This record gives sequence, structure tokens and C-alpha cells, in this order.
Amino acid sequence: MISLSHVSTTFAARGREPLTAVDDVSLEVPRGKIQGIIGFSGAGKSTLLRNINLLERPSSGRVSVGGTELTSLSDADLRRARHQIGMIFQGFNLVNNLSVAQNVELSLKFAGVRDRRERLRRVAEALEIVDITDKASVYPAQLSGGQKQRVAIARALATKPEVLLCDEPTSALDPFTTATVLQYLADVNREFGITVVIVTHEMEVIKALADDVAVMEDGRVVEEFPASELLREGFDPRTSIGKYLLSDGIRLDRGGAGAGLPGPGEDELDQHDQQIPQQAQTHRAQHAALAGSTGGVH
Ligand SMILES: Nc1ncnc2c1ncn2[C@@H]1O[C@H](COP(=O)(O)OP(=O)(O)OP(=O)(O)O)[C@@H](O)[C@H]1O
Repeated sequence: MISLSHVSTTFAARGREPLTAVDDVSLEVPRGKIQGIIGFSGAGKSTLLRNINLLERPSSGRVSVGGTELTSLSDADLRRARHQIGMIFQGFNLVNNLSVAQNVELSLKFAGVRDRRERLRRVAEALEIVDITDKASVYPAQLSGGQKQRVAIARALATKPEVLLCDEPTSALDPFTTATVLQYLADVNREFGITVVIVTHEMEVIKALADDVAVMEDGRVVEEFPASELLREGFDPRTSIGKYLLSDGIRLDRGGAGAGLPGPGEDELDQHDQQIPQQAQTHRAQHAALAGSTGGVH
């Protein structure tokens, strides 16, 4: 689904040595998988993530998403291709003077969805997915961090992307809210088959969510392994940061629909005003609804 081939990104700064933030990285992320990218601060994780949708154009190498080589597209074609790639950020990046619904609608306007009724229908669907319909007319300042991130997820999903890029999506959130946001990401991945790439320095997030892990250091991917290895007794990562991943963390239920969170108890989450998604019926209905309009999610 995502293929990075010998990608390097160098930042030039006047009067200073150029800095190679991403150094000859090749990485394959199969369709429907959740790829974690982990590493200490400054390792090049965010730059690599931004290389995937060419928010940061690599200095060299090739980037393909869904069989399309983005690095060879014209600007106009790249703008179109980017609609299949959603992105969420640590700081949520909502527009403060627009309501929740208007924030989500904005991404559809950018994606060229001209029919207002179609936009509103898709806004409603996207808000349903993250159970935040009741906040549609509220402004971002009136939302908690977790609610803001759920709106950001809705905004990213509204254009029906095949890929969701997540740049430290839970770093600004407390552990309860983190678990809830991760559960939504796990659900979206499972229900819609969206391929997810998540950059984080939070080892617990990787252990809870990722299928595969790439460890970055000094711009390079120094180690890759399936996340399941982290649970295997005797697993011994080669790198020091890989070893650090072995510390305990949150566990999410990645199993069947309707499953709760085995990390914080459901009671605690309910008390925390962050509802676990109604996976079973709601998502099946939404999937059918989304799949029914303009080509479907997948
Ligand atoms: N636009 C830029 N111009 C110049 N240098 C940059 C730019 N963006 C990133 N860098 C540098 O590239 C290196 C990698 O940065 P990057 O943000 O990708 O790392 P990171 O692993 O995501 O770090 P963090 O976890 O702190 O966000 C850092 O040294 C950073 O200062």
C-alpha cells in the first residue's frame, strides 16, 4: 500500500551544515496494516511521515501510495492523490473560528466536493464514526483534547482516505483519553481497512496499536519487527531503543466488534466522558453508508 524506496530528506540552512533528517529509508506498509514508527526526539519520525504524503518532499528516493508514485506526479495530480491520505497531528490543527461540523466540512471543500448536501451528509457520517455528533455545532475551544482529536479523525476520514497518517496523535492527551483515541484508530483500521502509520515516542501506544514497528535513529530505520514480538518471551531487540519498547504498556482489544478496552476499565472510561465507540452496529451501518457513496471507502 505504502512503499518508500531509498527516501532521504536533507534540510539546508544558511551558514550551517545541511541536516539529513531522513537517511536512505526504505519501508513497505501492506494495505490494512498499522505501522508504528518509533524513535527518540529528532530521529526523523515526523519528517518521514510527512514524506509519505509529500507534505515534506524528499530530497531523493521514491514514495508510492496505493500503486501511485507520488514523487513523480505534477502538483495538480498530487493534490488529487492526497485526498486518499488523511493526517492527524499532536496539536489537532482545528480551525478555531469554525464549528466542529464546519471543520470537517472544510476538508471536503478542499477535496472538491461541490454539492453542499453531499458534504453535510459526509460530515454527519464522519462525526458518527467517532461518536461526536452531539458536538457538531460546538467550537474547538469548548472541546477537551480527546474530543478535539476525535474531530480531527473525523475530518481526516471525511474524504474517505485509504491511508491515515498520525503524527504523535496522543502525546497531548492523558492516559484515559489516549486509550479512547487509540481505540477509535483501531476500530477505523479494522472496520474500513484503512492503512495507518503512526509516529510516536510513546512505547505504550506502539504496543497497544501497531502491527509492525520501525525503529528510527539518526534518520535511519535501524530495526523493524512485528509488534507481536514485543509480547514474545525471549524477544531481544538489537537496538537500545528497541529494547526500551519491551517495557509494559496499555493493551487494546484488537479482536471482534463490540469488544471493550482491557486497559482502563469501561466504568472508568464512562466516568471520563469519553465513550467507547459503538463498534458493532454503528460501524457496520456506517461502513455500508460510506461504501455506498462515491466509490466507497474501499
Ligand atoms: N523544516 C525543517 N528545517 C530544518 N530542520 C528540520 C526541519 N524539520 C525537521 N528538522 C530537523 O530534522 C531532524 C528530525 O526532525 P523530526 O521532527 O523529523 O524528528 P522527530 O523524530 O519527529 O522528533 P520529535 O519526536 O521531537 O518530533 C531534527 O534535527 C529537526 O530539527
